[in-house]
Amino acid sequence: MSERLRVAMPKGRIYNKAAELLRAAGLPVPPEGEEGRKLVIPIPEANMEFILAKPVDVPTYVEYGAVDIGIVGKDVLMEEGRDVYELLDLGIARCRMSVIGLPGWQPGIQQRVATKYPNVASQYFREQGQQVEVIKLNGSIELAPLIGLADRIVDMVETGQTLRENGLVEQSQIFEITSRLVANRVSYRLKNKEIQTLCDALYQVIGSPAGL
Ligand SMILES: Nc1ncnc2c1ncn2[C@@H]1O[C@H](COP(=O)(O)OP(=O)(O)OP(=O)(O)O)[C@@H](O)[C@H]1O
Ligand SMILES: O=P(O)(O)OC[C@H]1O[C@H](OP(=O)(O)OP(=O)(O)O)[C@H](O)[C@@H]1O
Repeated sequence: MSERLRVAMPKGRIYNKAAELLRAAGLPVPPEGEEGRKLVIPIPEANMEFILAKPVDVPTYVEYGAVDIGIVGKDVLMEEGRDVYELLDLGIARCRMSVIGLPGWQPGIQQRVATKYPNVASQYFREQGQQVEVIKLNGSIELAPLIGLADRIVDMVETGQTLRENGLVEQSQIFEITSRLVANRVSYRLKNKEIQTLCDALYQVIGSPAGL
């Protein structure tokens, strides 16, 4: 295990919001892209090292201890089901996971649901006592009901713009999503002081209790 606290940052949508929070907590985190294509960014002033990962892979790096802590959306945590320790709700990248369909949708005999989140969707419909076939897609999920691949979708809604522009409606909300700070269980014990110091600094910025 390296001396430095190793932090997995998700590339893309969350990165700049998370970097802003970390900067407010006193860490000199560079804006996305400033380091070119580099994937490991040392922050020697804070005795840390940032790695830039695809969002869906963050819990994997954390569970295996390749990094000590990471920032990731609750959607990914629910879908991946990795054994990580959820430390803090950062309150950023807020949206919700919803069931979406065409207006006037009626349940048929064979229901198909397209989603990027097959585990979340399967569990939700099982709990609802609804039998559905879940089809995994990787993006542009709203396309599926428009062209007849699926009856409904399970996807994220933030402003609702994507739904409006494609003539879709939200049928039900499954859960709220925000980004979370998560830790490897062993790192949390062995590097407790460093991790707790960071949690406390973030807590000062976001103003909610450290530890969920
Ligand atoms: N419309 C949205 N509004 C707010 N937060 C969102 C929205 N879409 C996604 N998120 C949050 O941001 C996280 C990362 O989304 P992003 O689109 O950057 O990743 P991704 O879908 O894995 O991207 P890609 O597959 O293109 O790398 C999601 O896991 C979710 O927590
Ligand atoms: O309610 P809104 O503000 O419109 O945001 C919701 C959209 O944002 C996400 O897509 P993303 O931009 O990640 O693209 P994707 O289709 O590649 O997943 C999500 O999958 C929705 O399509």
